[in-house]
Amino acid sequence: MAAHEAKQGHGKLAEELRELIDAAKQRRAEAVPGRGAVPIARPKGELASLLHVSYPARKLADMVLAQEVAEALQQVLKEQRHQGKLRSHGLQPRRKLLLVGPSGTGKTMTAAALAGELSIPLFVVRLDALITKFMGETAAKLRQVFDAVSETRGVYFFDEFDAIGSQRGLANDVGEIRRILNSFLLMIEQDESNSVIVAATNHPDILDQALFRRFDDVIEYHVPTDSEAKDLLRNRLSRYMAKTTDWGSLAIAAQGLSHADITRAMEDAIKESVMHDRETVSGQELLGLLQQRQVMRQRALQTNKE
Ligand SMILES: Nc1ncnc2c1ncn2[C@@H]1O[C@H](COP(=O)(O)OP(=O)(O)OP(=O)(O)O)[C@@H](O)[C@H]1O
Repeated sequence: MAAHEAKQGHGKLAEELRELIDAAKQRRAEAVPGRGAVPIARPKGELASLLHVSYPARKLADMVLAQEVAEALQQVLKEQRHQGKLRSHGLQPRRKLLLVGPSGTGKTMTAAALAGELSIPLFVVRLDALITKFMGETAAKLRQVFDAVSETRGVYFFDEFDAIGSQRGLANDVGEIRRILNSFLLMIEQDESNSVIVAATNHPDILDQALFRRFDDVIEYHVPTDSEAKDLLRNRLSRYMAKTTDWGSLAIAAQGLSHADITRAMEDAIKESVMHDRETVSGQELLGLLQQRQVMRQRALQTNKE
């Protein structure tokens, strides 16, 4: 009805109808006991090996994000929440995102938080199952994934996207990976579903240039600044540490570490306290754990260079 009214030029009525439908759907979803607004969807058959589904409760507020990143993600959520209105005016909400940046800076967590905020399932695409030695098979599997994208609304997350999107070939077979990339380009271009597609990579430099314009937004992640590291430390540890804690010095000790590295150091510090029946975390101990992470990071950098 809404589409019919929109075609007749009754934009306002179409918009109101869509909003009524969206509100009714929302109420029905919220009536599901237990998990709240998330409808249950489980991939079946071969799709089950290609997609891993979960129903994250995460929110963007759980994350420490650079301001530009937070603003870009809020904009995606805003457009998703008003998608009925936007579509009734012939506008597409933002829904194809490419996240780039170093490991452990929150790309996967973002996909989960978007799903949590929108109360829709998160489908992680298993690239290892998707990419096989046989090109025909890979294209058919990719087709299945994109069919699911249009059939079941969700956040579809392609991690380590450079495996598909790279100009260079997997197993040195440039021709084959090129064909997989071409199928992906075609499918993402044709996709007009209401799912959110999120691709992430640590290696944007090797992505094919043709890919960038297929996404509505390319969002860049970085290791935390001192002030972001301070927020990350405070968010998790303020209830375990003394009021006089010098968060600034701890943040300096964390310079260059990713959010994931800092989180692991904090978790280790909390574990130590729990195992020794202590209710607080010692600043000195945390400092030591952050330094250990720095050593591990240097080693990893060294190995990557060799
Ligand atoms: N921005 C962030 N704010 C708060 N915690 C974070 C953030 N980024 C990462 N973390 C912590 O680090 C963990 C790992 O991060 P995540 O898997 O999202 O990184 P990633 O960028 O996807 O890494 P990779 O590129 O290696 O897949 C998260 O589960 C969370 O505990």
